Amino acid sequence: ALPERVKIVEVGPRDGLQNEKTLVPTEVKIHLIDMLSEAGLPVIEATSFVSPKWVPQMADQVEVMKGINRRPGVSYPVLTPNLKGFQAAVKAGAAEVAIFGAASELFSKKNINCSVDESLQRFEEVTKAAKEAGVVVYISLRCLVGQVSPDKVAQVAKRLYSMGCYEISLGDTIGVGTPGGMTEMLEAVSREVPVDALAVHCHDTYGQALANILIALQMGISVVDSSVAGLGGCPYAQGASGNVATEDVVYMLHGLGIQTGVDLPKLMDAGAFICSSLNRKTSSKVAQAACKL
Ligand SMILES: CC(C)(COP(=O)([O-])OP(=O)([O-])OC[C@H]1O[C@@H](n2cnc3c(N)ncnc32)[C@H](O)[C@@H]1OP(=O)([O-])[O-])[C@@H](O)C(=O)NCCC(=O)NCCSC(=O)C[C@@](C)(O)CC(=O)[O-]
Repeated sequence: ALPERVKIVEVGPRDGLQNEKTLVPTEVKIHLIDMLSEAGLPVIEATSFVSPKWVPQMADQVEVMKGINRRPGVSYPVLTPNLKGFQAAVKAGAAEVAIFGAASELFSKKNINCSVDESLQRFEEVTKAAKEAGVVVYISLRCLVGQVSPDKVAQVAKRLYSMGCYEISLGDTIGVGTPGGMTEMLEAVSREVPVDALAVHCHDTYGQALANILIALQMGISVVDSSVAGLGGCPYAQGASGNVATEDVVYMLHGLGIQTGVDLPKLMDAGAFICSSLNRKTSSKVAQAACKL
């Protein structure tokens, strides 16, 4: 059976913007986050505490954290690759952090400049420090559905879960996965980690994202990452197009009778705002269709 309610993790302000070539003004990022919380998104990834040499777009992370209007009940997790990032995030008031790793050696090296094993050691330091500081940690794990063996993904996920990550978001970062590969990967991971600790993070490069999400829902997963207007993509995953658009996910979920707490028209306003700020067209099919009505 499908879940009655799905928690949407909005990754637009972080994953959506991190790849933008021109620096997006801090006030635009802050306004976007505030519009998203106003639209009812319960979790909004606000920024990353990564090296500004690696990802210059996220260099204003402290100002963003300071400037947002924190709505009660909304979480604003931030990405932290290591202890240095974790400490800076806590100092800036983050109550929830996301570590991000990969089940693929090549991708781990490209993205965080270390092997999978080394990354797990770093994450252990972060999860330990987080426990001491009372900060919640979740993990965004890049799985490259169809390209990394489901067993390898399951083993890495199991280790991360045993470190105390409360939620493991399984990412099809380059969006090549199909529902068949997604099913195999989720079956393998759910043998090692409880389904209620799993989330999915799908990119729409090959137009498979909503189908992959539906598979995850059918398997009992009730946390879905998405990005307003379909913005984004990882700078270290060549050819990756945007994330699945939040508008499209919300439309599908509401159509299935699944609650999200998100107000679709307000969400579309947030999408229109960021697209006009970036001077680009939305990738959301729902927003495109609504414009033609
Ligand atoms: C992890 C590192 C830092 C290693 O980078 P490194 O070069 O191996 O690190 P290092 O320890 O040798 O340090 C190099 C410099 O970075 C500094 N540094 C070190 N750590 C930090 C920090 N936290 N914040 C700020 N500065 C930092 C450090 O102080 C030093 O400064 P210098 O002495 O040269 O002036 C680097 O590889 C990095 O920042 N990577 C981030 C990559 C990134 O943000 N990728 C995008 C996010 S992942 C994603 O989008 C996928 C996801 C999550 O959405 C899921 C999906 O799509 O499936």
